[in-house]
Amino acid sequence: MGGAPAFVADDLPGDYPNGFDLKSEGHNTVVNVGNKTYLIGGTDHGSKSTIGVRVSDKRTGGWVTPTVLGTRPKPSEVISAVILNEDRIFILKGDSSPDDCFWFLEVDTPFVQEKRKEFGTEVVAWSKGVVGDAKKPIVISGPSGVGKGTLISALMKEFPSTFGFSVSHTTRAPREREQNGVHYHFTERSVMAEEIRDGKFLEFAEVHGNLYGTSIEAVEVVADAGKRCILDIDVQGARSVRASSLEAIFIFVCPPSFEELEKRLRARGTETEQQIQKRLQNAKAELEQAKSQGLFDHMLVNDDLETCYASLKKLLDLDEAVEIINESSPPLVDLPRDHSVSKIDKKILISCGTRERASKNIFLLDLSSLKGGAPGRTRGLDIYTSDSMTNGINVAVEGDGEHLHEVEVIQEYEIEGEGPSIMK
Ligand SMILES: Nc1ncnc2c1ncn2[C@@H]1O[C@H](COP(=O)(O)OP(=O)(O)OP(=O)(O)O)[C@@H](O)[C@H]1O
Ligand SMILES: Nc1nc2c(ncn2[C@@H]2O[C@H](COP(=O)(O)O)[C@@H](O)[C@H]2O)c(=O)[nH]1
Repeated sequence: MGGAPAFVADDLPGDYPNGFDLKSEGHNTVVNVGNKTYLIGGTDHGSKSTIGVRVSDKRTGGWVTPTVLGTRPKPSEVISAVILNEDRIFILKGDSSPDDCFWFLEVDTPFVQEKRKEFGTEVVAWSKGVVGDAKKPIVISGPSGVGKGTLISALMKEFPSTFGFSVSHTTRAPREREQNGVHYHFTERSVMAEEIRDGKFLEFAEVHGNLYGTSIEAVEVVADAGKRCILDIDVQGARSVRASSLEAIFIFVCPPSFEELEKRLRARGTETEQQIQKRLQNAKAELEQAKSQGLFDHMLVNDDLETCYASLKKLLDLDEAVEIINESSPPLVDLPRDHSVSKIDKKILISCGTRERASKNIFLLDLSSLKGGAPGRTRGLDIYTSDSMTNGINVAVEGDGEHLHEVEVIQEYEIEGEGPSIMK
């Protein structure tokens, strides 16, 4: 959907919301979306280290401080905003580092709608914008003792630059040699329950008498590192991830027999007899549930370890693969304080420099393939850069060849409306 860029307002009609001092809190942006006005800027009421948000509903008047979800951006003195699809506001922070300049404030996405119902308050959710896409995560499930951890370790050892492990949270006690933050985030039940309520988990489940869960951050940090995320989770967790917006490949690992599973669990020697019994009991249910139509994409039988590992690599297209370390990364933009923003469909044109100074750099941000969103990152931003000369576009692209063509296309766009607004 098209639409005009949001305006940068230093003049806010009506009363300023409580706790929002425009003079002392720097730059603010006012954005009208439907019946609501969002004032974005300054600092947050509770935490002075994050951007503040206030909302006013035209029908009821007055300003409220919404429940703010997701990871919040640090305050900025130069904020521009563009409304996207009436459900989120794209925020550009002009004085920030390249990995901190693009953000989305979700105001009416399905996630926000759901949380608004749940909390009964006004809700907004922040999501950091990331250039480029993440590789599809791999979910590996199977009964306790079948060999999931063994297979994952082998994969990570052979392809350390390709794969990253999603470090789960658990309330179970650490085993000997298990390290906090490496094998699990070992945590108290009350703390984890609170974080689940705050919406920080992609999935969680009660497994063998303890609480286990994958935090959104655990998956995002792996993608941030440019790696493919591997999740070792139970069948309930796999079902939750399947129902989430995360697109993944789902693999179920079966034992060759129930007797062999029991033998492996006992030989591992990490559980008491009572715990072994519980895990074996749960294994029966998991093997049954794994047959659910459409839950798993692949089934692997872990009889001989080497054969099973070879099959795993084959289905991940890694057989005979030598790890290629891809050091190319998407171009980064150093967004200066002086820039103007225009929106053309799902593309944002950013011109750097002032009206007075003809020399400009132009960036084109393509938002047509966005993926994910709050409470995780919003990935899939495509960025095309060019160095503009006085009489045309002199392309100096830091990306690949495809991008070069796209940058040249900028010249064909007609900017409608009042034209770019100059950020202060
Ligand atoms: N194919 C195999 N043949 C024989 N032993 C195996 C095989 N695969 C794994 N094992 C052994 O079985 C035991 C259980 O394996 P592992 O710890 O990897 O299971 P898991 O599925 O990750 O269990 P959990 O879900 O409890 O974490 C380990 O001692 C491991 O060395
Ligand atoms: N739903 C989730 N299940 C998880 C997660 N992390 C691990 N697990 C599963 O728990 C059992 C037991 O693990 P153990 O380390 O105590 O032996 C096993 O099936 C794991 O796959 C999680 O984050 N969510």
